[in-house]
Amino acid sequence: MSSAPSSPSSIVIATRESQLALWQAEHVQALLRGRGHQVELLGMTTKGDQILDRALSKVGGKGLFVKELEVALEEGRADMAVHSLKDVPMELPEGFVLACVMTREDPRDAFVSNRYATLQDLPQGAVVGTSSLRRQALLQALRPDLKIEPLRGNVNTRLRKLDEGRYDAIVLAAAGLMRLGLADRIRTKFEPAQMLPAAGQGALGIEVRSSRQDIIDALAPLADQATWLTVTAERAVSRSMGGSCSMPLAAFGRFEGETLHLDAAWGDPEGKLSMVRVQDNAVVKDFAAANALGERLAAQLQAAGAVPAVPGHPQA
Ligand SMILES: NCc1[nH]cc(CCC(=O)O)c1CC(=O)O
Repeated sequence: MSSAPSSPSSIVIATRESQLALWQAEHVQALLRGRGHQVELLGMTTKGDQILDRALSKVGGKGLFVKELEVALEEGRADMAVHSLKDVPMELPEGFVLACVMTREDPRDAFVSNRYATLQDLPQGAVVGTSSLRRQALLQALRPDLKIEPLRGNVNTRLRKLDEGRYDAIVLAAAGLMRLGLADRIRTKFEPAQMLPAAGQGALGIEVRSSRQDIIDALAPLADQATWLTVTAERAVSRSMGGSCSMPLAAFGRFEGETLHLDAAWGDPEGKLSMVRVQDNAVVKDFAAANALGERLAAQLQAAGAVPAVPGHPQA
């Protein structure tokens, strides 16, 4: 066992108890163990896990899936929390930092159905399940005839509701299905140009207290710099728009060489205006450049008609 003075003797990972969250925490646990650390998990239930009867956009409040984990970090019951980056608010509370962003799984959305192979194959007026305002807005842009019905719960719950026949198809992140060994449920993956992913989709982020330099150092070898820069730009779009789960907003970046190509789409929360889409690119070698590109794209969204949410005024 390592005995360097600054190396933590034993690390505790706070995690939600959904199968996907546990997979993610165990993944980080295995990587840290591989580097000689002793690592245990602390499972907990969050508000976002408890409220299953309402759309998250109606429950309101940011960070429904992360608050309880942060309390555990604050109280010293755990040293880090592993999150799906998509669920992490753009601004972390004072005293917390994102210490690590890891290699991204497939960022695309997946079309899942027991009867139809693609979105195009769905009959007129078919019922598609999703509670994501982003997916809803993008689906309606592709197929205005579809009937979108709410669908909450963890990945397995959503698949069960599909199998019970309540929907003709559902849309889920490919990453979650692949991590859970459920890739065979994916009928097609949407190309980002059609169904632009959410900021951070498919990436894992690890949150720690900013005072824990020992944990930050232990996590440094797990980081993927290109992914981190990409999601930084995506999250800058979202932060500049005051984005939350009550705003239909997509942001997706990919590197070609040192050039980061960034796309964003915005829909008005009432679904009355047609979606606004913009794209831009820049050479990105550091976080400042990634943030600048994201902020520039958010300004372009607004110039094209997108309306940012006013901070401190959560939308109804
Ligand atoms: N909002 C729930 C959530 N958070 C992260 C994922 C999937 C995995 C990921 O994006 O990393 C999911 C499920 C889904 O959107 O289908």
